[in-house]
Amino acid sequence: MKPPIPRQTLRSHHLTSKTFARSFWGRKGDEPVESLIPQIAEEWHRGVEQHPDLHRIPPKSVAILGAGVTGLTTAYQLSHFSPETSITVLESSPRTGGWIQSLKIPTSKGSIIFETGPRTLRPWTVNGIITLNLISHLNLQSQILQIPKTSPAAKNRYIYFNKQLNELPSSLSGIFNALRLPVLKGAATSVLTEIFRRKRAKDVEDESVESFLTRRLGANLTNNLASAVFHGIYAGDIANLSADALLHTVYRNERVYGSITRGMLGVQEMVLEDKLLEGVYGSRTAPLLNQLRKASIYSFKGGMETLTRRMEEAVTEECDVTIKTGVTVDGLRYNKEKNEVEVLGYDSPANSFDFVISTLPAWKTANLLPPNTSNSLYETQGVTVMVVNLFYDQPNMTGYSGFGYLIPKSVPLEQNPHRALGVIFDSDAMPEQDERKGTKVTVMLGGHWWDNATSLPSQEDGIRMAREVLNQHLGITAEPTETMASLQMDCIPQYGVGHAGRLRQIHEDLMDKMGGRLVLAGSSYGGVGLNDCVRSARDAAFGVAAGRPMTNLERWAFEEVWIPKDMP
Ligand SMILES: C=Cc1c2[nH]c(c1C)Cc1[nH]c(c(CCC(=O)O)c1C)Cc1[nH]c(c(C)c1CCC(=O)O)Cc1[nH]c(c(C)c1C=C)C2
Repeated sequence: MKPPIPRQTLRSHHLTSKTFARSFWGRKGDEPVESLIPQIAEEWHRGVEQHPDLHRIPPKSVAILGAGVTGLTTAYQLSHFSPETSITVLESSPRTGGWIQSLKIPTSKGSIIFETGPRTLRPWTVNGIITLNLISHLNLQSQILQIPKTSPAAKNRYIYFNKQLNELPSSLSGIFNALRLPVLKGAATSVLTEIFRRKRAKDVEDESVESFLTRRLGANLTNNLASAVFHGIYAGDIANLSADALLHTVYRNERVYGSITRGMLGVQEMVLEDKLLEGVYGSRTAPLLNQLRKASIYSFKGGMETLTRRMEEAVTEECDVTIKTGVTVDGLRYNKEKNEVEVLGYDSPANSFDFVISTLPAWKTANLLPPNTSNSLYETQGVTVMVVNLFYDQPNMTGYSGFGYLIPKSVPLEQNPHRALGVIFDSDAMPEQDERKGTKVTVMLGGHWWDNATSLPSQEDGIRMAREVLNQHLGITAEPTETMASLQMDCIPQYGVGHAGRLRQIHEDLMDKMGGRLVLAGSSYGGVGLNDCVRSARDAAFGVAAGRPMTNLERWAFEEVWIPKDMP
């Protein structure tokens, strides 16, 4: 195996405005960047719309592959950053929206909404703020439904363990009661002694989440708690997922400060780019952030698809983007002489573009490229999840009030024979979304448990399995009034150990073989959440609008600069 390629030192350790500016805007200056952050943020702020970059060469034509949330956001942002560019979005399915789908089920007592993909968003992260900025631009503020931080749905999350639901602590005082729960056995000692554990060897760049957390916190907390949390985000197995990719700050803290606890007690730091984007988009989005100041999570009155539908309307009617659905792309070829990418297979034998932005999963993008362009693209694969929505006429059927519960990998097979990952209590999490009152839940099955499955359940099987899960865990035997099962094939990319190194390798390969004209965005690279996809779309659009050769994986290719979070 080839040794992982190191990050390039583009910016010096002691970052100056000169090194920073060279990497972003080509500015000159020698003051420490720390004193310039408000000015640089302001420059970015203006740059988001006006691109003061003197070297900007706006691309004449750009093709975007995929019309899911990443593809639509990329098209929307690019048409604003570079109005002169002709943008074509190519989508293989007949509909846009990708994994986001909110189905409105009409019934005699009013409609209900079944989400077959992501259903809520979290506002309080850098990427969350960027999504809110997009929502403001799309004028969707009045469509938002928010769940306050104080509501049970925001506070109560459960873990199924020892044949019962264990409520996780949501406050400091709650921690002391929770420590008595079987699922948190030994947790107090593990956490208090973490600071004394030896830090990892210098040459260890990455390891599995399981190996890292077991070293730091012991096997009980790792298998009974952490494995459940990672089921609830990645539907993945912590034995395979990368600590560096998924627990980036915490993993860095161990390297820099010697322990997770020391990192938490010290000065909180974040990556410089994130800090700048937080400043820029935070001030731009202030009214909506204020509207959501008490919110823990939010969605839309018509479900999550409100966002992608509105975006499709905006790009086609207000931004003059062409969306072609139901088209197949057979391949991508770089024409070095013309410095263009040819898209093979649709309309005519070849269509050339200044840039192609692929928002497809990494392995699908790899299949479009000439053999051996970048084999690392194949190494991120997705897991399949069956999403089963059930609606019952009776209220409060679950007997609990909260967001839902997750099932750790340590639960024996006989207590979870259908390999459920978790259950969302939708009617608690988003009570105002449905006209008809009752209990709505979603059971998620499979994920990594189905990695080597020779067959997958049918929709009828999925509904039967979900009902058995609810009976076994919550004693629900009633007949649901409405049901729906969706088998979401390869829907969540798994960031395996060595993920960051592979992204660096992909960056090098694509710069070399595709001339920096094939740009990547979407859930295969920097986060699987909806907010992460919006962020990757923004970054892709922002760079391409300036006409710079890029891959959108620069974040992994170049050295990171960390600065204190509370720097003004
Ligand atoms: C049981 C399976 C799953 C549940 N949700 C997902 C799966 C696979 C998918 C998912 N959940 C989250 C993300 C990432 C970010 C996003 O788009 O919002 C994804 C892809 C968010 C999330 N869900 C839970 C946690 C701890 C997080 C991370 C941050 C946060 O929002 O707090 C917990 C959780 N997920 C599910 C349940 C039942 C549950 C907790 C009780 C369902």
